[in-house]
Amino acid sequence: MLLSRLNDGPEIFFTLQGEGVSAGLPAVFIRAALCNLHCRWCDTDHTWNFEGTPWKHDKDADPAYRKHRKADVTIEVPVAEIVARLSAFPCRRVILTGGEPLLQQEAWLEVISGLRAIDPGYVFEVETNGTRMPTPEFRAAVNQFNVSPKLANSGMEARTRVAPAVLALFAAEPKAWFKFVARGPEDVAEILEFTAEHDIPAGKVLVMPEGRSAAELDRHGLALTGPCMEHGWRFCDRLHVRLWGDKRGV
Ligand SMILES: C[S@@+](CC[C@H](N)C(=O)[O-])C[C@H]1O[C@@H](n2cnc3c(N)ncnc32)[C@H](O)[C@@H]1O
Ligand SMILES: Nc1nc2[nH]cc(C(=O)O)c2c(=O)[nH]1
Ligand code: SF4
Ligand SMILES: [Mg+2]
Repeated sequence: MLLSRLNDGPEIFFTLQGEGVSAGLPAVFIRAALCNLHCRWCDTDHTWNFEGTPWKHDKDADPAYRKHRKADVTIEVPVAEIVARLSAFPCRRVILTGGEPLLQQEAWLEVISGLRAIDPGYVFEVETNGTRMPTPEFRAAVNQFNVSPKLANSGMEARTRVAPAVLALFAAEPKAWFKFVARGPEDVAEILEFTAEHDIPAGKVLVMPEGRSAAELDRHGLALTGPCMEHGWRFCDRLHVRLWGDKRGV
């Protein structure tokens, strides 16, 4: 399986879930490499922003991003080793993220069944951009989907970042939540339109400020509190950014 590399090994780390309805819970994260999107503000661009990869952005791609040598930031890890590394942690909540984890569902299924053979009590969350259809087996195996569809603020064209059939599946999936990254009023209008178009009930919607620092989270977040109260959306912060800043492996 192609994973994100942290120091000399796979990006696997024990922390607190920083986002979503399970924010604050201790969890073991494992980060896959590769993503099919290139969000302008992505705080994890080392999973996809490789030398030789053209931007899928519109023209004003953020010059702040430097490209990474793929061999420096990814690592191929056998499933058996992934199972061994994850099962070494006492924590039985595991969060599959990336990059876009649904690009490697077969391998994840082997990891999940390997861990559940050790302890049936494992709980799996998945962080996904909502553009890739989960297989029936993957959908059944995962306990919680944190689906984060991308808005225009990502710099991605709608036809790249919006997959109606995938969204329809997750909108009807009791295990799925929808987490929108927003900055202000223009995003609020888009979330209203988006959730109406894709039949996403307000009770499944979380709105999370875009930001890689407490200052950015405050600036964007304060503007979103009113709309969340008005529309019945759950406001979601980024605990890990507040606690530890924009660092990898936290
Ligand atoms: C790095 S992504 C990986 C999973 C998947 N590709 C996705 O986008 O959901 C994990 C989460 O971080 C969020 N994220 C990434 N960069 C962010 C930023 N600068 N501000 C707020 N959220 C961000 C994404 O929207 C997503 O909810
Ligand atoms: N603590 C912590 N919580 C998170 N929730 C979603 C994350 C992600 O990168 O998918 C993430 C992360 O990178 N760290
Ligand atoms: S979909 Fe997720 S990992 Fe991919 S670029 Fe956007 S935020 Fe980053
Ligand atoms: Mg993160």
